[in-house]
Amino acid sequence: MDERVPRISSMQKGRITKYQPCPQIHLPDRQWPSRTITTAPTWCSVDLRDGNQALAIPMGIDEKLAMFQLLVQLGFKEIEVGFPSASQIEFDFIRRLIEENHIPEDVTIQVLVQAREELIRRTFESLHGAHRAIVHLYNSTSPLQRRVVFGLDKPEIIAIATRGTQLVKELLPTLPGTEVTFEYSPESFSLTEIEFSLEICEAVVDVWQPTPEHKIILNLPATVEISTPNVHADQIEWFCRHLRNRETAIISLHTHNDRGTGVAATELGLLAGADRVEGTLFGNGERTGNVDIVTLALNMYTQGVDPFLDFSEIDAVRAVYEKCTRLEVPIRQPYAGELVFTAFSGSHQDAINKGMAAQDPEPGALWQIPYLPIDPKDLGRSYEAIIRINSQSGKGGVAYVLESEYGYQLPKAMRIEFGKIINRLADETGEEILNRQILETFEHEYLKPRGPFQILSFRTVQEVDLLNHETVECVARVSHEGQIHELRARGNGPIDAFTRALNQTKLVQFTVRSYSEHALSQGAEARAAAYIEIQNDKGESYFGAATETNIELTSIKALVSAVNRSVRATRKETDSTYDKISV
Ligand SMILES: CC(=O)SCCNC(=O)CCNC(=O)[C@H](O)C(C)(C)COP(=O)(O)OP(=O)(O)OC[C@H]1O[C@@H](n2cnc3c(N)ncnc32)[C@H](O)[C@@H]1OP(=O)(O)O
Ligand SMILES: CC(C)C(=O)C(=O)O
Repeated sequence: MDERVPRISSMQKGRITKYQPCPQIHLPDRQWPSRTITTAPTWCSVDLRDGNQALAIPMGIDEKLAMFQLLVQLGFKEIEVGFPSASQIEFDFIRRLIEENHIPEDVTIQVLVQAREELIRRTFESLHGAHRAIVHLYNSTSPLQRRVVFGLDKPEIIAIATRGTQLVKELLPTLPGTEVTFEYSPESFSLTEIEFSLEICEAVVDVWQPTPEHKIILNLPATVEISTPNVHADQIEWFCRHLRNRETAIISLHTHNDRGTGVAATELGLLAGADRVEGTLFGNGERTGNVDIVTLALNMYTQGVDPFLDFSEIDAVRAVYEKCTRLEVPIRQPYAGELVFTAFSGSHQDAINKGMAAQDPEPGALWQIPYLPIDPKDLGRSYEAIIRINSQSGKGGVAYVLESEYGYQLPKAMRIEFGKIINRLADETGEEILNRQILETFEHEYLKPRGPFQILSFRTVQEVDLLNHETVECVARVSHEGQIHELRARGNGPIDAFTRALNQTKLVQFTVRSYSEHALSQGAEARAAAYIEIQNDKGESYFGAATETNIELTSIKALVSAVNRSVRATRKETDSTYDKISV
């Protein structure tokens, strides 16, 4: 360590006394570990409130409106639109939603308020004319907040909640045309003694008097995430099991991500009996954020559960979110990040390539692609960026790009040869090799005439003898380093005849080891691609390739391509031609 840097040692070592583990819940017969999620919860977006209150520059009215419209399009039926008593902007936004009829019939807006009289009254004023609304009241309940924020004991904290609830009840007649649902949050639930959370919620329930038809929402927030997700699940299951008249309450989760496990905590909370989830798109929110509803919903989708939220255009969702919040979705963000469907490493690419080839293309067929838990097309993403090439990549990835982007189906052995060429290129440049560069390298290496042999003319004559044996005679003009050679030879086909003709010149000696061809396009002007592997007199193999509309000429050109590559390699001409390729 540099001696000039002052040593700032703040982390305790050895026995840590500064922090303590969160208390466990005694629930030896917990049920949640053996359950699975089979239906989506009721989703409530809190982007416009909890998300918004965490932005350095909160959204303005137009941005809030754009975000609201996006949330509606995605399928949210409950949307916390703000904290109307907090500021004029918040108040005016809610008025605009109501007065300009932006709220669809099946969507309920939700507003948050502290349990304070003047704030509750102002909140009710903001809701005039709404068809339906959820009034969400909260006060903090944890021992720390009771002591340092309120300086009050438990009964006094309960009194804040019940007085607030009573006032909400009394104000209901001031909203004659509005169907009001009441939500109560013992804020900092995750840090509150579980028995006290239950006590305060039941006190609120006693005031509100919910019924199975008109339930109360009890929202149990992990305002700060302080435990492993199993403890959160125990808290929720314990609460659900002990709550009186459970059928009159909707149990709602509201997790944050301080330990990075907001999604896991929410999923386990659902297993533990919760019915509803509050969260934000991409996990915006205080500190490390609220739970990310996109991830939660798509996690369900990839387990075969319809989330009833539609992320078919994930890039568009991201764009609106980034514009409204001025935040960026990280490139590794589950499902939505730029790189989450991209493989750079060889073995992943190989497996994806094989998986793609084996995948049943029927819509709705079981998705079985290694390394890709979801079909990118379900989210409006293309397959284009699945495989990207750098020095970590292998032949499978390179072959995938050539086939999926440009239609070239390289034979297996040729993939090894061309993969090495691209790998060398990536090593030399130290950079990602773009699809276009792969194509240009392929064309330069195999398709462009580069000598020393050049074919000037070629024709064949087919002969059938009396015993019905077919032979082909080829007549060709070939130039080799400025000299013209007239060639003629007979074989069992054009490739065989031309191979004999070239060998007769004594300029080269080789045999053909493999040949394959396929159509590149359809129609009258259809082009074919041919690939030929030869073995030279040193026993070395080289591939050649060509594309033409005439299949016979394609194979002959592919042969010349292979022969030229073999000769150039023998002359120790390097095939690393990156500098000659336009990039
Ligand atoms: C975890 C969460 O996300 S909770 C939501 C948090 N969101 C926000 O706070 C954003 C909007 N808030 C605001 O704009 C402001 O805080 C307002 C308008 C609501 C209130 O403003 P002010 O009264 O000026 O300030 P402030 O919030 O600091 O008030 C603190 C007082 O309220 C009390 N208080 C805080 N929360 C509550 C509550 N939920 N119920 C009752 N009283 C509360 C505090 O004890 C404190 O009382 P004291 O003055 O006697 O010490
Ligand atoms: C008001 C409550 C629900 C909240 O936002 C939180 O606890 O994070």
